[in-house]
Amino acid sequence: MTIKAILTDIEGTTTDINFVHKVLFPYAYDHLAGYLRGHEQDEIVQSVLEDARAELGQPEADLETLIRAFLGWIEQDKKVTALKTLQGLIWVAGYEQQDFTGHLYDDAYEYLQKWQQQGLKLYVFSSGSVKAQKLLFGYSDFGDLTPLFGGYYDTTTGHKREATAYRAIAADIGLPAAEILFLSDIKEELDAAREAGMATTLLARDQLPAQSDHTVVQTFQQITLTNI
Ligand SMILES: CSCCC(=O)C(=O)COP(=O)(O)O
Ligand SMILES: [Mg+2]
Repeated sequence: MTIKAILTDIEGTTTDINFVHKVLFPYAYDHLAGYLRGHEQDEIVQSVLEDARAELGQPEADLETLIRAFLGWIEQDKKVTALKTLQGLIWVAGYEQQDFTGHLYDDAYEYLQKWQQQGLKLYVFSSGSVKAQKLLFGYSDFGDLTPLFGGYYDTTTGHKREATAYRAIAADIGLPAAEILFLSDIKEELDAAREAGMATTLLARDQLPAQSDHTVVQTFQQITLTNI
């Protein structure tokens, strides 16, 4: 099967897990309460707060209750859409003030460019919001890489461990799922993509798994786009 598009995860795939867990998440944690208190009346924040109340099943929850809930979700790395949207809003200042740049492995940078030049279409699927994805690639270690990508998908399309998300993405991209290669460091995400008919490759950046029924590589350089 000829691969015509690549759909990539971010954390653990294009980007070091440590950047997400030791830079981005702590920044959001530290700035969350101040951000919410300062932006409570913003339309997007109102919508995030309503989504959080619905997630909690507490329609009357006040701001301080919601702040505690968001902080707890960060501590537990919960992929709650309201939290992910909020984190994207908070990270804007961090990127704009150059507190950090979006980490990208050298090989990811090199091969994403190469694949685009070869005519492949590139897409991102992350639990981080589309806004957060565009920030990470827009303010990356290698400059603005957003022109590399034809589209971005987050949990508003579906959850990464559910095949329906990958079916929806393939339909949106407009290619048969079998012509899309999904890259991730998480087996359950790859299982879901495969169930939807996509080709899959597991990125094992630090340690090779004892066994895997997905193709396993350590860097983008080792990824093959034929005979998958
Ligand atoms: C888009 S940068 C922040 C990543 C993030 O918030 C996250 O939860 C990581 O999720 P991924 O699906 O990329 O593993
Ligand atoms: Mg990942």
